[in-house]
Amino acid sequence: MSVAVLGGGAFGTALAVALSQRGPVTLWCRAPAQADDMANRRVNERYLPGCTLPADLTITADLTAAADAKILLLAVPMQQLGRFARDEASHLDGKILVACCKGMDLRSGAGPVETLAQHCPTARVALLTGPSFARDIARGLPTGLTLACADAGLGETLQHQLATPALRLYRTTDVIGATLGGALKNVMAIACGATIGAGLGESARASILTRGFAEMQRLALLKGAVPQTLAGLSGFGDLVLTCTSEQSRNYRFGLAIGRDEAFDASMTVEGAATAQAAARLAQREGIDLPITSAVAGLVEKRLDVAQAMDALLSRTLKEE
Ligand SMILES: NC(=O)C1=CN([C@@H]2O[C@H](COP(=O)(O)OP(=O)(O)OC[C@H]3O[C@@H](n4cnc5c(N)ncnc54)[C@H](OP(=O)(O)O)[C@@H]3O)[C@@H](O)[C@H]2O)C=CC1
Ligand SMILES: O=C(CO)COP(=O)(O)O
Repeated sequence: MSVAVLGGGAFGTALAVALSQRGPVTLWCRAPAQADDMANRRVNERYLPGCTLPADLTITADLTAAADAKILLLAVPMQQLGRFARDEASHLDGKILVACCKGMDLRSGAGPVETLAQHCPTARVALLTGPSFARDIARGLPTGLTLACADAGLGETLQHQLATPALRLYRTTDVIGATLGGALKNVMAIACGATIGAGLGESARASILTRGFAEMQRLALLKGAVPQTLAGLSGFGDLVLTCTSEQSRNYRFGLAIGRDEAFDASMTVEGAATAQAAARLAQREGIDLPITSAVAGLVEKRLDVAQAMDALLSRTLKEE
């Protein structure tokens, strides 16, 4: 089946490079100048410098041509996905769509699959998520990902269509679990970065990561997720990667907050809006997500790290 990747950022480019090993791939970038530059120089200088693009990867800014492929992977940031799907529904509806982003829409609270389904009601939608840095995927390093699709048959087809010798895909029908694991681990990465950035130590980071995982499970199970999904690549796996590596933008954003340093506002940091969306959802559902709420407070500048940590430590003592 032919594949196109929509979104010429770091992840879209890396996926296009990896999938080119299997057959023809088209990479769509919205800016014609970027598409021309990448097509001519065979590198994505802005988002993935130093990685050579395969000669047989087609790069275009023509969405009509790209959307002709059988499988469309959408690597557009979560907060842009709804508008993109709405504006381009004529190209996307009725197709097989694989969302490749992580997060919850700030306005609707929906994840990527739900957002795509809202705007493209006849599309068949799946989610590709899990622990993976774009640079690792582009270099062909071994990576395990989760392919989540409510339609088990389509999920199995996509698993086989998108796996490569280095990219090992596990499948699940638990879209809610995979969605919330991937979304909330970014919130915890901000919390862990802030903890380390403020000099609060690695022991504190381990507590935040572990209690953050408890929050991820609490919200996901409430929304109908299966516990094993949270323990898998899309949940625990991605949590560990993102909370411990300075390659993560969410973690680095947290580091900057902890150090009281500026952070490049153009950088994609999915956990910021997701913290706010998840804190609102928790309030509506009447559940306690203290770390998520603290991160929302940091993002909204209502709290500094010392206040956030005080709020966490001064809570009533309880069973684990
Ligand atoms: N980078 C990584 O290592 C990984 C990223 N992801 C996920 O992938 C998703 C995308 O992240 P990533 O590629 O890293 O982000 P980047 O910041 O590297 O790139 C974002 C891309 O999205 C494009 N874009 C933004 N808004 C729109 C829009 N309205 N319509 C079309 N294209 C748009 C940008 O185009 P333009 O340049 O024109 O603004 C750019 O090409 C995120 O959800 C992230 O969590 C998942 C795993 C790994
Ligand atoms: O999702 C990722 C790793 O799995 C990428 O993390 P960042 O978006 O924090 O860079």
